[in-house]
Amino acid sequence: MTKPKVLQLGVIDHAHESWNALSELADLIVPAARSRAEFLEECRSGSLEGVVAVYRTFGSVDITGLFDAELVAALPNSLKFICHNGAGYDQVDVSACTERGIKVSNVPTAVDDATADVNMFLIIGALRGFNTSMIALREGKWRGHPPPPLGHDPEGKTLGILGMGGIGRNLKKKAEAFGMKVVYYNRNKLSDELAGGAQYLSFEELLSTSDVISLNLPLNKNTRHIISTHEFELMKKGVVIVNTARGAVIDEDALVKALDSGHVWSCGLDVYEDEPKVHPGLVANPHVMLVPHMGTWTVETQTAMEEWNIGNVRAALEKGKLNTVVPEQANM
Ligand SMILES: O=CC(=O)O
Repeated sequence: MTKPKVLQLGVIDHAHESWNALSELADLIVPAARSRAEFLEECRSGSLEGVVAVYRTFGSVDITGLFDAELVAALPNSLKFICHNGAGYDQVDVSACTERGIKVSNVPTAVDDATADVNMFLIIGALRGFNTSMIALREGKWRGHPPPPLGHDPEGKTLGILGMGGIGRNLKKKAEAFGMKVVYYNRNKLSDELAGGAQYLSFEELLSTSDVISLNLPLNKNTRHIISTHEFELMKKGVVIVNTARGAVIDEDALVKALDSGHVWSCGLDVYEDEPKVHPGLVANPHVMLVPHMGTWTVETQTAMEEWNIGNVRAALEKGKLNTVVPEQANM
């Protein structure tokens, strides 16, 4: 009997044993293509027929481009599962997949600690204004001339979390250890148990009462530029903005203007609208904390994510279903 095929898009760095063990169930193949045009051609040529599941990484977009409607339409007829190694799956057009009967999974939970850690690092760094003097020190100017303004303590500040999923809830616990009061806004109010005492506010109430606002929501058509000029106007003067979700949930031009006017005191960003490009207004601003998308950049978390994603491929092969199908397809 011919084995099904699994197509690997992107690199597996850690979970080699688990990956290789899949070869008992399927032929593990990689594409010949080195560009999107070549990948589309390879799909259309029929040479990938027999592939039932794709294992893909965030970085594989450099070869295939986005899994948008054009690419999804070209995928082999045999394909039933796309397993994305990441929490955020905005690179994949889930509606186009649903229309073709392709199920999509992501990797929640395994990312929570490491991402919330970076989130906390950015909150502290932006509140304390560490970046200016870290640059000055390396230029031989100690704290800088003049020294930077005094920073602010997290203790007693209100942290507004937009998006109270796994990362948001993990951040809540960490922020509370720093003495912050946590409020949140989410599409749906959480059960008391999940909210853990965090107060649920409307979107506008959260914007107008928080000292620090953290974006922890997925990027989709409803959340693109959810924070723009109007939303900055609703915020307190001196607010700090932190984003470890996806760059495009904030209108970066509007953020730069709000920083330049002083309405936003500082920000801490791990993600950008047009990665790896960073808005020149952010690069030029020595007060802001900028990290190049390293939320999950640890050995432990990368390993756990790979294992989780391989678990989804295995479930697809063995049971014909995914362990962590994306919420949009929960009833598919
Ligand atoms: O950005 C990281 C992820 O989506 O897991």
